[in-house]
Amino acid sequence: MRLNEEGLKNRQEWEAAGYALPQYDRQAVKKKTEEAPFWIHFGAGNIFRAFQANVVQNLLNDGVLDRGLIAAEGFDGEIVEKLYRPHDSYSVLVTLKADGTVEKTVVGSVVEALVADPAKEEDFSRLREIFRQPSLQMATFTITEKGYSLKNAAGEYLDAVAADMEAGPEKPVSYIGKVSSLLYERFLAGELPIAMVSMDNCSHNGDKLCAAISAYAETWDKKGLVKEGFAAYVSGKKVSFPWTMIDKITPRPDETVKGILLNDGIEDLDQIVTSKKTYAAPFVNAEECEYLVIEDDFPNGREALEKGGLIFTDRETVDKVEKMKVCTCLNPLHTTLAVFGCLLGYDLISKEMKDPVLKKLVEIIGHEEGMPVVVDPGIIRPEKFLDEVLNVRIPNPFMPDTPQRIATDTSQKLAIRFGETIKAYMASDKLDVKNLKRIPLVFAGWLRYLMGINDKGEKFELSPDPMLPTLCAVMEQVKLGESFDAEKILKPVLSDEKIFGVDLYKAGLADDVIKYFTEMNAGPGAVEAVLKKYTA
Ligand SMILES: NC(=O)c1ccc[n+]([C@@H]2O[C@H](COP(=O)([O-])OP(=O)(O)OC[C@H]3O[C@@H](n4cnc5c(N)ncnc54)[C@H](O)[C@@H]3O)[C@@H](O)[C@H]2O)c1
Ligand SMILES: O=P(O)(O)OC[C@@H](O)[C@@H](O)[C@H](O)[C@H](O)CO
Repeated sequence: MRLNEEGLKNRQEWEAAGYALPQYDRQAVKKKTEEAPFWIHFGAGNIFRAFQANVVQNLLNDGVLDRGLIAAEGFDGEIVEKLYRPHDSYSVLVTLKADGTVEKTVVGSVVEALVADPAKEEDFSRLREIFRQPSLQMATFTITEKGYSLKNAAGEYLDAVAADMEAGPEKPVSYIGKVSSLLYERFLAGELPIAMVSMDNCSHNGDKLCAAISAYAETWDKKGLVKEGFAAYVSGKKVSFPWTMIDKITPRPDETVKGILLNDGIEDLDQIVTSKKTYAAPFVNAEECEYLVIEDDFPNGREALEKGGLIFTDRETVDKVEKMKVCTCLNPLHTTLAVFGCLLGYDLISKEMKDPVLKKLVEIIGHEEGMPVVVDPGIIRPEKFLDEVLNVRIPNPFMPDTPQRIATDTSQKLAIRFGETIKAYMASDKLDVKNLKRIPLVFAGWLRYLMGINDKGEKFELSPDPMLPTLCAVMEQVKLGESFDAEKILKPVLSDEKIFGVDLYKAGLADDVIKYFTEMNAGPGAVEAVLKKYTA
């Protein structure tokens, strides 16, 4: 059984092996999509294939849609070249349910995959053509939080960004430069309307995308590198940047899941780790639970995607749902388990939830420290959501999610995942920020993690993070089991608002972080001992 157009002609064989297949005429869908695309997605990674692509597949199956998705990859072209193209853009979605059952679906709703890079001329000119189409309603993005950053830690534009700002929209190299250049194409085509929709896990994600694109539009406008009016078009009513909240735990492709598919007789399932460290395979594995809440602001209209389970609402509600999930009920718990999981040698999040201390720690962070500042969004009940996360989703033993995946880019996530709670305590006249004890414990754990030495005293590989060079250089000055000058070494990190969302000294939490870190640094076994001591 081969996962491509040819291999899927033998439908019976696939169905007999338990696979749900596309129930639509894919060639007809492909033709219609080429002629009148409505949805292009940037960031052809795992979540897109497990979530958005499957929603569109269901809507095609039900006859709600007659056009599919176009995937664009502007960071890691290998995903398209080594994965999408050999498989004619098909994926197998393996849904791992908490009761141990597995659902296998061949997803065919992505009908075109393109490398968003002017160096790939054919692909980029097709992208320009897509952006000129009046039918295009939305461009969506899952390009990670760092995908929207234009500046380095020193606050200077990254080299590729600075070069694109100077050169204009002709041959962009930076990610958002490419996106801005395509949007300029749409402007030239008659100032056509579009929704530019970030679906990344960052607070007010629409504003992040808007700020990044606007920086290019304004600079190009000012320098006379674009036709007058481009910046006004980007900031005007024809281009919207809705806020969203996305939720579906989608781990990297897992060997056990691959084994299930190999057993069924599918060939060519090899996982690739690209030179840019994307983990991808012809299949994706994910949990069943999913939420995608979107601010309903689509200047060019939209399809009835609510029929596929997406929730359209107002900005205020998205904000509340997003804060509930990203700042309290899911992602902070994930980051806690990621940091301590790496230090304590775990390779599965679900196994960590069997450790009573770690389980208690995330329960306290969720229920006691985070929950008091959560505002009920009305459409999803926070207590119910948190209970499901703690009792069903993260302990799901069938989910191959790892602390190492979640530890990726932690420096970019702490401000959102914990900083918002700290700020809310600081702003409250009822709550005392000094009562936050486990959040500082996580920060201390992260500093200990950055030493790259686990709780047994052995070296381990840190997950990728754009700030590792700076942060590791700081933490190298601390040696396990030795005393150190906290004021001199840790103060620059702990006072960095960009990392924590607040200056931890001004918040009054730095002393606790230093105390916990000092105890965790006492020697091998100290992390486990500290967790036990403070997680009563
Ligand atoms: N995996 C999940 O459980 C999950 C759930 C909800 C939301 N998300 C969001 O989706 C994002 C992607 O997750 P995924 O599972 O697809 O990861 P993935 O590793 O499978 O794919 C990452 C995608 O982001 C791109 N990318 C990586 N670094 C980039 C950079 N510096 N600039 C631009 N693009 C870059 C990659 O090329 C790829 O398309 C996450 O960062 C998160 O914001 C993920
Ligand atoms: O995707 P990231 O890197 O922002 O964070 C890692 C995980 O916490 C995240 O992917 C969750 O699995 C997801 O937010 C669940 O909806």
